[in-house]
This record gives sequence, C-alpha cells and structure tokens, in this order.
Amino acid sequence: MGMFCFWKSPSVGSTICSVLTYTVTLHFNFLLSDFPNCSSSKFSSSGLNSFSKMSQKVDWAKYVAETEQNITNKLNTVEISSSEEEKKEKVKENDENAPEQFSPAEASLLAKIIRKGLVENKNSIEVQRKDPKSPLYSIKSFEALNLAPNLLKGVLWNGVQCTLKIQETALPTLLADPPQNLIAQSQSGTGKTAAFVLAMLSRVDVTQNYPQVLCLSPTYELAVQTGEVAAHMAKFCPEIEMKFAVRGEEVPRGTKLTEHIIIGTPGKVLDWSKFRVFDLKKIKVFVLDEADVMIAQEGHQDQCIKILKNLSTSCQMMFFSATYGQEVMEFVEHIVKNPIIVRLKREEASLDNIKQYCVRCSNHQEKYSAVTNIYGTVGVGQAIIFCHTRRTAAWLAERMTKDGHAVAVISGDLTVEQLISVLDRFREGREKVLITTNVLARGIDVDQVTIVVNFDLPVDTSGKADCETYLHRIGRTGRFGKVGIAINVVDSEEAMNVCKTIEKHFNKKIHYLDAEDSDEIEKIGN
Ligand SMILES: Nc1ncnc2c1ncn2[C@@H]1O[C@H](COP(=O)(O)OP(=O)(O)OP(=O)(O)O)[C@@H](O)[C@H]1O
Repeated sequence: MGMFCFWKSPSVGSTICSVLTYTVTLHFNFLLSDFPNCSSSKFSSSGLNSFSKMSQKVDWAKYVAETEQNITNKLNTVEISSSEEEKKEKVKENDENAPEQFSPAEASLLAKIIRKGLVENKNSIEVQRKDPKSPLYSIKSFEALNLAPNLLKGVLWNGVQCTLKIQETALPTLLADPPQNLIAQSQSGTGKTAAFVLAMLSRVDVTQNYPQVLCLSPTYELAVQTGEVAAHMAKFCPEIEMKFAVRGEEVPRGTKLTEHIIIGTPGKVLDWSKFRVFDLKKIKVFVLDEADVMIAQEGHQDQCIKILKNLSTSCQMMFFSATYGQEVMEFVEHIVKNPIIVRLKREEASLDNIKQYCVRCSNHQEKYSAVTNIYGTVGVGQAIIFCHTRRTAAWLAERMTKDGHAVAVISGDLTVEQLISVLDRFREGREKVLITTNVLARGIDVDQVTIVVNFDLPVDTSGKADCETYLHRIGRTGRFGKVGIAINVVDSEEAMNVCKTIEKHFNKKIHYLDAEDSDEIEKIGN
C-alpha cells in the first residue's frame, strides 16, 4: 500500500469490522479493522454494517455454502473423536500441518500488503494496436494530461512528480477523446491502480447524479484497496461521490444510486443491476482490475459476462492485470473491441549473484543444528527462513528464540495489521531472522537480507519442485550487485530430487555443504 492508499479515518474501523467478520472464510484473518482507512467521506456507506433481507439471503447462502464446504473438507480428514473440543483441536492441528496455500486473489492482496511502495522496472513498454488509426501518445508528467486542477492537486499532493512507465502510455489512451479501450499488463506495484483510478475520476461528469463509472475487483479486500486509492486521489474533489458494491453493503429496494463511481465485486454489482438500483447502460467507463484473477476465478467469469453484456457499446473498457494467461487474453480480446494493448515485461529476479548450497540432514533436529551453525558462522545481515507448514515455523522459532536469536515469525494466521507490524520491525532490523511459510513466497523486498534458508524446499501441491517460488524466495538476496547466499536443507531422497530438479531447471550449480565443517562454512561468507 503506497502513498495514495493510506488515509486515516478514525470512524471507519468498527464499520468495516462488522462486514468482514462475515466474509472471512480462508486462511488469512482479513478483519475489516485491518483496513483502517477504507471508508472515507467520499464513500456513502450507510448500510455497511447491516444487511438487507434480500442481500442477507444472497450473501448468507453463499457464505454458508462456502463455509460448509471448507468445514467438510477439513472434517473429511479428521477422525471421529469423542468431544467437540477434541474435534476442534484436530481441525486446528490439521491447519498447522498443512502446507500454506493461497488463492490467486489472496496472493495478490498479500503482495500489495507486503510490498513497500512502487516496484522498479527498467523494461520498456510494448504497445500493440488492433486499429492502426487509433492515435497513440506518451507523456512524461501528470501536468501534460490537462486534468482538472483539483484532480491534479490530488495526484501530486503526496510528492508524486513524474509518471511511471505504464502510466506514460496508458494514461493518454485512457483519457483520449473519443475514448479508447485499453488492455494493460504490468506487474504488481508498477502504478496500474493509480492510472485507472485517475482515469475513472477524470471521466466523471459531476452534473449527472447517477453511476457513470464501474470498477470490478475479484474480492472485497481488493475492492477496498482500490477505493482507498480513489478516495485519496479525489481528496480535493469533494463533488465526486463513490459507492462500494461489496458484501454487506445494503441498498433498500427502489433506491436509485446517485453516486458517480461504483467500486465492487461482480456478485453484488450484478444484484444491484438486476434490482435496478443503477443502470448498467449508463456506465461510460468500465474497469476490470486483476483481470486474470477475475476471469480465472470460478463463478466470476459468468458474472462478468452478464455485466459486460448489459453495458452500452460505447462504454470505454479498461482491463488491468499483472499477468494474462493465454486463455484469459483470448477471452479479453474477444470482449474488448479494438483495444490498445500495453505491456510492461516483468523484471525478473535472477540467480546470478547468489551462491547456492545444499545441506544434507536426516531429521528436524539436524536441520535445526545445520541452520543455526551456518547462520552463527556467516551471520552478518539478516536471514529469512522458509518452512512448509505453520507448525514447523512455530517450532523453529521457539527453538531459535530459546537459543538467544531475535526471531520474527509470519504465517497465514496473522491479521493484516500483525503482518505489517512484523514486517516493519524486520525491515528496521529489530529482528535478524524472519521465519515464514509461503505467505512471503513473493513480493518481499528487504534489502539487507543476505541469507535465505529453505528449511523446506518449495514444492507444488503434488510435491514437485516449484522452481518459480524458489526463484521468488531467493532471487531477492543478490540484488544491487551484492552477493546473496541460499541454503537448501534436504532431509530425504524426495527433497534431494527436488533440489536436483531446481539445479537443472536454472542450470546453476547448487554446491554441497557440510554443516559441521566450520572452515568450509566460513568460506561461503567471503
Ligand atoms: N507516478 C508515480 N510516482 C510515484 N509513485 C507512484 C506513482 N504512481 C503510483 N505510485 C505509487 O506506487 C505504488 C504502486 O502503485 P499501484 O498500487 O498503482 O501499483 P499496481 O501496479 O496497481 O500494483 P498492484 O497490481 O499490486 O495493485 C503505490 O505506493 C503508489 O502510491
């Protein structure tokens, strides 16, 4: 969350909290109080903490079905035990022993939370035009966009000066007259949200009191994040009104919305359009954020199609995503007529500056000794240790703390506030070792980390080597010309095979290291 996002509003926490309490179904504790800034005066949220009969029915049915399914899945693996308490204990235990996995929408939200500010990308923009007659401009500053003065003030008030790469090409297209459709791809943290939010705000005609701009996000939490950016950027435009269309938001039947912008999730937006709370035909700008997550997510694709079918043919389409799988791209190109397609190629992590090692052990205890031995010998800078399950992470943290190490732990059972606080402390260097599960598989950016330890090697759900996650985990150490160290702890034949697969995949030697040989260990730090 960056400079546009944080906007303190003391009254919000409790309102928000009442909504998300109903929406938490997955691993992460996303309480609404974790978004202390999400409700702003720009957002009319009269119904945020109460449910209308109709929406209660719709949302509760879905909520109950999801929850039942989750519980059934868990209980299927639990033996029948004599008391409720024992059963609950088993479910909890099961959670702790299961590898931490996150859905694409959760991973996307995590990446935003974990990331600090914008992500640098030195690649240049690729542009594709279906219609060669569409004019194409590029700008270097927000001033060149001829924005309304108060909107420009809202963009610049936090010290933002020049446009980012994706914004240079996307913004003139998004603001062009006649409007042009755009499909944009650029990795997380490169300025997409800021670009489309600015376009949304600048397209509003405040003399018309009905929804003119619709922005869809895959989840409640992601919609809230976009809303925060919008509220922040529209700080000096009090006349622009916005509304969240998310679970828990209530609009009495017969109401006609007067807000200019709706930011929401597909299910709620569809409900509201069915009940004629607003008219999809009057929407002149449609934004699909996280297009890949949205279209890949079961149920969302159908809902999106239903919404898209009801938009007017002159509605401007803006599709944004960090990635577009081939199928998603085909789908999107089918829907968006004559788009300009802009792509900023992902800046990949690399293993060039990283010395990789593999340590053989036969059990947890040996793994522990190896890690503390190596860290104790090399121990300058900070270390991140990746574990497969919450249980291992907790066990390791306890052992290391007992032995006098300053250790922080991150796993999927933290609230967003706790996660941010632990990461901030680690970034400040207050703890030297960070133990984590897959929560931090990608997105983490801590410059002073010199050692990454894979206490458990990254594998996919079928136990095969997950090379992409490996690259994300260790590719952050050897940056800015520094040398990083990656230690892979291997305790079985399977783990050794995973290690060999990774070595072959990247064609980079993973050296064998004897964790008992302190001379050898000393050498790796030089
Ligand atoms: N022109 C700019 N100059 C400086 N900072 C910017 C600029 N535009 C956006 N930012 C900041 O960069 C960070 C990332 O921007 P933004 O959230 O728009 O990226 P994103 O590509 O939408 O990321 P995600 O896909 O995770 O949502 C934010 O902190 C934002 O405030």
